[in-house]
Amino acid sequence: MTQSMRLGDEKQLMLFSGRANPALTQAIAADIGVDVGPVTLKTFSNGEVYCRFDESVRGADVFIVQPMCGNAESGVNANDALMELLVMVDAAVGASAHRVVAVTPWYGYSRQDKKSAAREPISARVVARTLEAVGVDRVLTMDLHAGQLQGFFGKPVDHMTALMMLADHFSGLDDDLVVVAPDAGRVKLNKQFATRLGAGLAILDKERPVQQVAEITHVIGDVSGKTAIIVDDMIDTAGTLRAAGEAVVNAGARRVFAAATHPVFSGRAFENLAAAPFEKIVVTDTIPLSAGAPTNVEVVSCAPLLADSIRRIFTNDSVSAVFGGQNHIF
Ligand SMILES: Nc1ncnc2c1ncn2[C@@H]1O[C@H](COP(=O)(O)O)[C@@H](O)[C@H]1O
Ligand SMILES: O=P(O)(O)OC[C@H]1O[C@H](OP(=O)(O)OP(=O)(O)O)[C@H](O)[C@@H]1O
Repeated sequence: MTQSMRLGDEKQLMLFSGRANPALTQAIAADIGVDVGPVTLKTFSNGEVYCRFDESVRGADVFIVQPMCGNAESGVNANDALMELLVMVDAAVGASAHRVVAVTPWYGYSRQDKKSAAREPISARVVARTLEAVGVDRVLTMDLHAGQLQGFFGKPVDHMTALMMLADHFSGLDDDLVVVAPDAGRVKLNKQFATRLGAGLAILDKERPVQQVAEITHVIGDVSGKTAIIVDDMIDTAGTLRAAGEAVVNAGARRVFAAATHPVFSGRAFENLAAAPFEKIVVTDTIPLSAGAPTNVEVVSCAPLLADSIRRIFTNDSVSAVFGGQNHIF
């Protein structure tokens, strides 16, 4: 019989935070029942980021929580966050961690997942290749703009969704609910959201005459007299959501709500949300809420979902079982 040898203590789970979303890391740590590990992170005067783990990570499963977004409080932008994640992974690999997992619930550059025009890069693939180049063992992420982004990785990707959590937030809201997909690409996912709530489904025909401008040309389905919930993966400038909200109201919806996993909130987002007809806009904390968000924006935490996933990755248990053993939503 083959003998195995164990040196020292049991394998350790170590959780670290980049500067993009320390509040989310703290919430995950509290749920798992570990401390956030000590790490020095700073930006030099020329803008380069620096990282050093302040205790040994040798032999540990190292989970680095870092959505690829900016954080005004920490003074990092989205590109800093990406670079910081890369150097943190590199440092953990170089310090002999057993496994290094990038917990990046918001995957940056996810809308650049194909060439939409000649001579464009496929930047989402650049991000994946770079993470793999520095030695990441697996990636834990959430509600990718397109699930196919997983295919840019050769390493395992655990793709979680906040959709069910968001849907449950609206349970008991109204008997006459309709879930609205803001564009054709969202139909499949929004159908699942609607099924969970026992709601109908409507689809908007969205066009982007130029980048970052959204126009709704048709409402497909019946929203008249109903309570509509527009569900999307992200709210960036909120141009899509504002146009969608107005289109649904013009088509006769009685009340309008919105839900999205990622509150990117850039550019004119707050002006657009303030002018839009939503009673409530429900988002998660994959990205920290920037100051000045309208008061009808409500945040539900995805920390319990990520904590559960991290525990399962650490113990080599099924991660899809987080969703009750059912097939993954994607
Ligand atoms: N970061 C970005 N912000 C706004 N728009 C972006 C960003 N990255 C790429 N884009 C453009 O968005 C669309 C994506 O359309 P899909 O239908 O999801 O492919 C495309 O025009 C990108 O250039
Ligand atoms: O808040 P906004 O600035 O309007 O951006 C958010 C919207 O942009 C994305 O879709 P996009 O139109 O890029 O691609 P899609 O056709 O795949 O939905 C995203 O899925 C949202 O619908």
